[in-house]
Parts: sequence; structure tokens; C-alpha cells
Amino acid sequence: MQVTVIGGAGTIGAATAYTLALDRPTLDVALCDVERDAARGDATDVTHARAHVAHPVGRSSGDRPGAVRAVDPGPGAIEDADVVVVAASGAGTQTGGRMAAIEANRAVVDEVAAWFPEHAPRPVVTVTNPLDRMNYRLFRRVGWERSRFVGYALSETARVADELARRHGTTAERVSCPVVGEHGEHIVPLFSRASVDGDPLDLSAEEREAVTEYARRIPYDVIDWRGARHSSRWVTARGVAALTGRLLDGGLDTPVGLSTPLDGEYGYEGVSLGVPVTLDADGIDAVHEWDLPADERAALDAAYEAVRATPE
Ligand SMILES: NC(=O)c1ccc[n+]([C@@H]2O[C@H](COP(=O)([O-])OP(=O)(O)OC[C@H]3O[C@@H](n4cnc5c(N)ncnc54)[C@H](O)[C@@H]3O)[C@@H](O)[C@H]2O)c1
Ligand SMILES: O=C(O)C[C@H](O)C(=O)O
Repeated sequence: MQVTVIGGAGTIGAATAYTLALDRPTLDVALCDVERDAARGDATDVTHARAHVAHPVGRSSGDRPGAVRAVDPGPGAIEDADVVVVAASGAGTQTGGRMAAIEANRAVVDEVAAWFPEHAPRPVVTVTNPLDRMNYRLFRRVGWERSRFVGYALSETARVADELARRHGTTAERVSCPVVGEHGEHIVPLFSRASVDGDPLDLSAEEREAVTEYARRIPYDVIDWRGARHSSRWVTARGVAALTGRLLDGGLDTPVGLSTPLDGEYGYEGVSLGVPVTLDADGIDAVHEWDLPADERAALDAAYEAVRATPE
């Protein structure tokens, strides 16, 4: 199987390729980037990372390793891909928020969309910001059924879980709190469904707001601390690689918050927005219309209105 990462020499693209290559030793990984030498450099470096199986210190699966290679931008980059990850960005990391990248990334998405073959749909994981708009734009430009377009928004679920775990003296894997809405200012953690080990978490309004504000702010703190050239590569690469792996393995039956083009679900249409979805090998299997309490429904409506104002 092959995954093509468009923007493969970028912060997110290269870290995603590295994570996928080590997670799945037999997977072919193609790095496509307009910075062709940089893609070649990363592909070679990741190939060498896999070659640690050659000595006793490294782990060996015994399986025949897949290839990690750079591929030129254009239709050939994705013709053999089972899943395509789109992490290309013309604007680089933005300190001015995700919407600041919209103009530059519209042009990137339009260029990339032209490479997708009309009659050979496959799952696409969009990462490029502003995420909901770029996932919707890609869907509209490519023309495949909407269920193929899976907008990656799970870093916020991880951040909310980490912060809840810290506050409640536990670990993130024991916490569950789905996050939907916009990948941006209008994120909507569904605290009404928050739990630890399956037991409901009772959170005050102040704590809910503090955790939401943490998830809004922390990616930009990370960028400030590390330097504007480096976005949230580790949380994003881990999440994108895990999501891509689920698609390669045939899907996921438990709903998670991902952005997908909507056509009437929750009463919304004409946008891609984070909603609870399950996955199959083709992309989005189903959008789950949960009965939300009034405050969470109002927050989701506000996210919809914000995205609808500039849908792509
Ligand atoms: N959805 C999320 O959770 C999430 C998280 C982090 C970053 N992001 C977004 O992901 C995108 C990538 O972030 P980054 O930090 O890796 O940026 P980056 O600038 O490091 O990398 C972008 C890469 O895309 C390449 N590129 C530009 N145009 C291209 C084209 N037409 N074809 C192929 N490659 C092209 C660039 O050469 C560069 O290597 C940004 O839009 C960023 O905001 C999203
Ligand atoms: O790259 C950014 O602007 C932040 C990114 O969307 C993130 O959630 O880490």
C-alpha cells in the first residue's frame, strides 16, 4: 500500500512521513513537494531511519520494508496512492491564526486538486489550514463524493484530553471528550460527553471555558516558543499518521470529531465542519447526529455560521 504526502518536505508532511514509515514498516511512502530537493532529502533520511533494523540496537520486524521516495508534483504523485495526505501550504506556519493563510492556501489547494484523477476516488486527509475551508475547497475542486474528504482536526481532541487529564490527576488515555466545530476559534469540546474510564466528568462552566481557551491558545504558544517556522509537528504528525492508518486498515466504528463536507446533517450544508464521524476504507462512513445539550448545540451553530461566512 502507498500513502502520498503532498507538502511532504514541510514541518507536518515530513514528520507525518517519518511517523508512518516507522509505524508501518512495509508501507510505501511518497513525499511530494514543490521543494523537490528537500523532499528527496527527507525521503532519504526517513529511508535511513528505517534501516536501523540492520543492527542489533534497532528493532526488526523481519518484513520486507516499503519504499520511501520523493515524487514530483503533478498527477503522477498520487496515481498509486491508497490514501492521499494534503499538508501543502503556501504560507507556512501562521502566527496570525489559521485564517491568515487562506489566500495563499486557496492557490495551493487549487493547484493540487488538478492532479486528482476524475474517476479514481480514494480517501484524502486534509491538514492544510484553514482546515475546514481547505477540505471543502478540495472537495469542490476535485469533485469526488464528499465522504472521501476527511479533514484532520484531532489535535484538539488530544489537547483537550491532555488538559482534562492534568486537571483531574489522570492520564489522557483514560479520558474521553469528543471535540467538534471549527478547527480554529470556534472549536466545540463536547463536555457533556466527557468521561474518565467511562464515568461522566462533572465540569463547572469556568472549567469548561478554561479548557476550551487552553485548546484555542496552546498551538500558538507552541509556535511562539519554538519559532514561527515550526508548527505543531508532533501532535499533528502522530494524529495524521494514526488517522491514515485507520483508513488503510478499513476504518473505525467509534465516532471521532473530524471535518467533512455536510449536506443537511445537523441542518448544515455548504461547509466542511468538525462533527462526529465513523470511518470506512473509503473515508467517512457516517456522520452521527448526536442530540446535544442547548449550550453545545448553540456553540456548534456558531461554528457553522463562522465557517459558512467564508466556506472555502
Ligand atoms: N489541521 C491541523 O491540525 C494542522 C496542524 C498543524 C499545521 N496545519 C497546517 O498544515 C499546513 C502545513 O503546515 P507546515 O507547518 O508543515 O507548513 P510548512 O510551510 O512547513 O510546509 C508546507 C510545505 O508545502 C509545500 N508546498 C507548497 N505548495 C505546494 C504545492 N503546490 N505542492 C506540493 N507542495 C507544496 C512547501 O514547499 C512546504 O514544504 C499549514 O497550512 C498548517 O497551518 C494543520
Ligand atoms: O498551524 C496552525 O496554525 C495550528 C494548527 O492548526 C494546530 O492546530 O496545531
